[in-house]
Amino acid sequence: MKVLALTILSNIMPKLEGYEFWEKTLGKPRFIVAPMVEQSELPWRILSRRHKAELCYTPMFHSSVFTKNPRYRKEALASCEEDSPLIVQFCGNNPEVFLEAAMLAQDHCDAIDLNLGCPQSIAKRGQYGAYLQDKWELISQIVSLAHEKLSVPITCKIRIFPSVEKTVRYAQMLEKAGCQLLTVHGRTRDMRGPVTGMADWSAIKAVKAAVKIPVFANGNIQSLQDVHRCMEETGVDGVMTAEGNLHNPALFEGTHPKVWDITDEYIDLVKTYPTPLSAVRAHLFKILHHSLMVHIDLRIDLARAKSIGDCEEICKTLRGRCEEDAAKPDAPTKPEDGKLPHWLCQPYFRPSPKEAEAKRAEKNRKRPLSMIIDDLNNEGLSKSQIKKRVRNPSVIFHRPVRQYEKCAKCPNPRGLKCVFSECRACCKHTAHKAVADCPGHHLLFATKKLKSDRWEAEQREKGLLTATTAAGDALNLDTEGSNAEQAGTTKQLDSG
Ligand SMILES: Cc1cc2nc3c(=O)[nH]c(=O)nc-3n(C[C@H](O)[C@H](O)[C@H](O)COP(=O)(O)O)c2cc1C
Repeated sequence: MKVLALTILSNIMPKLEGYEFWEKTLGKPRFIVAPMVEQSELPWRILSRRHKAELCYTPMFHSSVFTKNPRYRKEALASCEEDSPLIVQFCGNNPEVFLEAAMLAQDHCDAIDLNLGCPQSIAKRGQYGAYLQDKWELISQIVSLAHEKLSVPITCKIRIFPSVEKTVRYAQMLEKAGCQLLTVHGRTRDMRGPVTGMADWSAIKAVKAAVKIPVFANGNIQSLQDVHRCMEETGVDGVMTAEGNLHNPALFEGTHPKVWDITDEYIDLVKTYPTPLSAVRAHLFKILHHSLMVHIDLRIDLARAKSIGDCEEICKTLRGRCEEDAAKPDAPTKPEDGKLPHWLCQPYFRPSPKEAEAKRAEKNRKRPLSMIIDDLNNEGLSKSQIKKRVRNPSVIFHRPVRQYEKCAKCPNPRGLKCVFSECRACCKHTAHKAVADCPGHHLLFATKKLKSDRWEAEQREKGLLTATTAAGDALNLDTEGSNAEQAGTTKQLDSG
């Protein structure tokens, strides 16, 4: 229904641009939920919208996979009436492929966004996201082709450069190529993981002043106060949040709901709109972050949860415990040291890069990094092994190799039960030559010889054996013996 309406509208209405698009199509949104891989999926978007989010982005999808894989496409485009307005985000580095993916999605959304901000190593390998930052010509081609051919506007999400002046030129280049709305994440490509640090709103302010299209600010938004402060300081048209929204989806309402109310609401939505367990678990970890720091056993249970039912059970148990904590006479009723009681949705403040480094040093018993590296060098570790060991001191690289005893005649491992302390091939040779048995290798030359001698004697006593037949039969017996032996070996191999 929604798709049909969008298709008809796009056929009869001219494509809106810039502020007209932001105002009429999107409804002047100021509170925006960021694109988040595995996290801004349909149930989460609905939950956020029910708590005052005014515009949502899908997670980033890979344009090339999107064009080739119908199942990926179907899952990516899962939406409903309530899920509007919506922007679908893609990454990619080929203008035609990006356009093809965008064309397949344009009837399901209000705009298509180009991800120019992903700083992960997978983006580096695939040469997309923030790693296109240095290829302005290519970016310009992707945006201008999409602007020319799509029935919906093309928007972009960027990271800043260390230089404000270069960031401004970058934004102007995108505007010129046809970008109709720009989200600026106020961190550089290198600011990620433990060195994420604070976003620079002054760069966002400079971009906003230099372009004529609507601009959203992104970074450092953990509360409604931050939203207002950011809009005032930068003059942007809307504010986008990712981590703040994951920890408190009611951020735009300016409230701090009880964690169990939010988990119950989310799980109900997941039951209506099927969602991968990994995404559900990741959401629960974020919402319940502070409570799970207190009830650590449930944290472990949640990590091991195998179904949505398991997650629901864990949330129920946690609710019981949180309600007990809240009913205690000494339970806090207002923030202490700026922190709310753990059972209320609230932001998580990452340690600053300096604090993260100090924590790592503490873990390594406060020894300077150079000393640790020297020690690790002495262990004969490679550069990448040293890096891994610094990050995780308990990682083991050299697992002890099991030592095998060698065969008495060759470098192969000896059979552990061999009477000659040899490998099977050597043992067979030795035992045959000596007409001996090696039960360890199932070689029974002596036993067989004895049996054959006995049989020969019996036959001779009965007068049934002449010298020639004895020789012939003995020959047959030998063959039978070796066949039986071969069969034994095959059986051994099969069972092995
Ligand atoms: C779990 C997670 C997934 C993300 N996935 C995407 C993505 O698919 N596309 C994108 O442009 N940014 C993605 N980001 C980056 C956010 O959109 C946002 O730019 C960044 O987290 C900074 O905003 P914040 O300070 O509010 O967290 C992701 C962030 C998180 C935490």
